[in-house]
Amino acid sequence: MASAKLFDAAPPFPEDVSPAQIARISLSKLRAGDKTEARACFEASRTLGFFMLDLNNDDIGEKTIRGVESVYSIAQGVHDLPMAEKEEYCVEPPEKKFGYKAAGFMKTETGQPDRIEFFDIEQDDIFDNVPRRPYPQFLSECWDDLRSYLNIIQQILTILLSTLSGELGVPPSMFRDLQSTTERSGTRIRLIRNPPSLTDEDKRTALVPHTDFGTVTFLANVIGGLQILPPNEDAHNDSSWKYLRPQPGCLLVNFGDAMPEWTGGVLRSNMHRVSYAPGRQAEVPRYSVVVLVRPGRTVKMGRRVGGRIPTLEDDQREGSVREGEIEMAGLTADEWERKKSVNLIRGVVLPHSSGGRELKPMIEA
Ligand SMILES: O=C(O)CCC(=O)C(=O)O
Ligand SMILES: [Fe+2]
Repeated sequence: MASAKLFDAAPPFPEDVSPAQIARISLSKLRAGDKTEARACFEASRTLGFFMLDLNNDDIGEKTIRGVESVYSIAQGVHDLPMAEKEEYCVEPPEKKFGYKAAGFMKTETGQPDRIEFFDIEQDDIFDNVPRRPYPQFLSECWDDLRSYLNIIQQILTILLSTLSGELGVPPSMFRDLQSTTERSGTRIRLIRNPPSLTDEDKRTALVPHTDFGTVTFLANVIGGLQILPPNEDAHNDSSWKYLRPQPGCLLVNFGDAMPEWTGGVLRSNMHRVSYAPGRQAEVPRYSVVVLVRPGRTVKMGRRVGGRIPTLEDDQREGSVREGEIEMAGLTADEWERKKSVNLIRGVVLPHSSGGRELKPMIEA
């Protein structure tokens, strides 16, 4: 998440709320090639699709912690701009998917207006993959900090994906190459603010239950509110949802829907939502700094072949091909994303967790 300094300034996560149990994986151990840590990272990515990445005692990690601090204050700054200025940059899906989304633009699962505002800044603008589109002057002045944060997250992504590739027995760059930083994509930095939740009416879902569209999401926040649906729990039962407790010096990592597609259902994309902050944390605004990594636009969404990834042929023989897989496989990431969002809007496919399949044991050479 972020440095201890930001945590010290915030009301504490209440002791009487029991958070979800989630693995804590050390970036420094992954970089050192620690086999036990790599296995633990893979298992967390497969079974829950969420884990805490401990950034301490590592140079890239420490740089990330400093980056979070700076982007966290950019999130505060952008949301402090006058509403009239933010509204000049509104998202207009499906065509304009970056910019400002006001609270209430979306609905929660009960049909009520959502309680989250965000500003999405596209990697293509940050890395100059396209002529820079308009952003508020305030953000243009923060461009160097945004670029260096995205750069460092991209380095962490490389380490993470090569670890997972190692466990899957495929070449280290196999998944990395599907999200090149120079190819146009939907990758973005999302700066989120939730208002305080002071009344009974405020104590409800702020962002609808969903899975992320892309490949990997990196989240930094200080105030609780994000909840996950543990595997095999009923999404309609409110008590199934568990808060994730933000931890200083850590990033929360989760996987989006592309990973189960590419791995034949092994890596997991898990349902989550944002609810009101617990205890006294509800008294203050909640900020989240999120990097949503998405595949390059032209990348095909079909299952990859190699290593321990279960093959389509075997699944066809066993009649266990996941619903919709064949139809989605021929699409590029861009077409896939559009199709998924149309399906979601029309209610054709409700969001649900996917992945979590066990791998056959590794045959040692
Ligand atoms: O604010 C958060 O903690 C999570 C936001 C989220 O899930 C998203 O933007 O996809
Ligand atoms: Fe999400």
